[in-house]
Amino acid sequence: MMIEIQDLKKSYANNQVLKGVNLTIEKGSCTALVGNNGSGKSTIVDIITKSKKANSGQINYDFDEQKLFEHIGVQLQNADFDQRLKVKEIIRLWRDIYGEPDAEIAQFIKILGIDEIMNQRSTKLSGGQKQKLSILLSVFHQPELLILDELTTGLDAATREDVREFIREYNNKGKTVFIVSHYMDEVEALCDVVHFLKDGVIFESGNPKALLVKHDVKNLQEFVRKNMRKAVSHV
Ligand SMILES: Nc1ncnc2c1ncn2[C@@H]1O[C@H](COP(=O)(O)OP(=O)(O)OP(=O)(O)O)[C@@H](O)[C@H]1O
Repeated sequence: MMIEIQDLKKSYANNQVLKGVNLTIEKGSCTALVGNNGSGKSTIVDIITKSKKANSGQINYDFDEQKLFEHIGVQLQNADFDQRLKVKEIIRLWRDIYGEPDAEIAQFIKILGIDEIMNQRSTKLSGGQKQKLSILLSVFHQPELLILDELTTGLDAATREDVREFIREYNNKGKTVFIVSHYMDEVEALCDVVHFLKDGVIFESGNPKALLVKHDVKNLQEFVRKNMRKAVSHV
């Protein structure tokens, strides 16, 4: 087990977002977290990476927590970079910290088209370009656990496929991947476990294919449509 989350609770003022979340990320797995907007997915990521504190509950890590960022890489939704730096300077910083990237990462820089934006300031990047840079930086040091919050949101269709392929290969090398995603085709294509967050708890978990059989649905999108839409009362 890479990470085990037990009975996690978190409130913002009087808004209780997490009401007792239990979730495990198995070593070597690709695990997905799915939930509606505002359900608390990024909050869970922030608590795992210790940028937010839970009100109660426990997280067990299968590595030395004091060296968290040696073991994990995180791509955050809406990451901001230092305004003064050009892309090549940000990458140079990462090289200084982590050393020369290996051939696969060098290849990934090309796949993402980052070699074409090296001279741009990070503030001048488009949303998709920022997203690509943030994915690259999260994986640069080849962490055991890669956490990706909305991996392919904002990417063009061709790049989305390339990024998914890279993540699949990364996972196939035995690395653990945890993704937050709104794309059920992505979850089905990449992940062996999916957790569904609703009303502050994980209300269903399992292997995507097994869940289709269990719930008698064609695909996860149908499962989401049937189980995760808010009831709207028509007056
Ligand atoms: N710093 C904060 N202060 C107050 N409320 C917050 C804060 N951060 C998040 N929230 C609230 O907590 C809830 C969960 O937010 P979170 O960002 O974790 O959701 P999410 O599932 O990642 O959403 P999305 O799919 O839209 O990215 C939302 O109602 C949000 O408004």
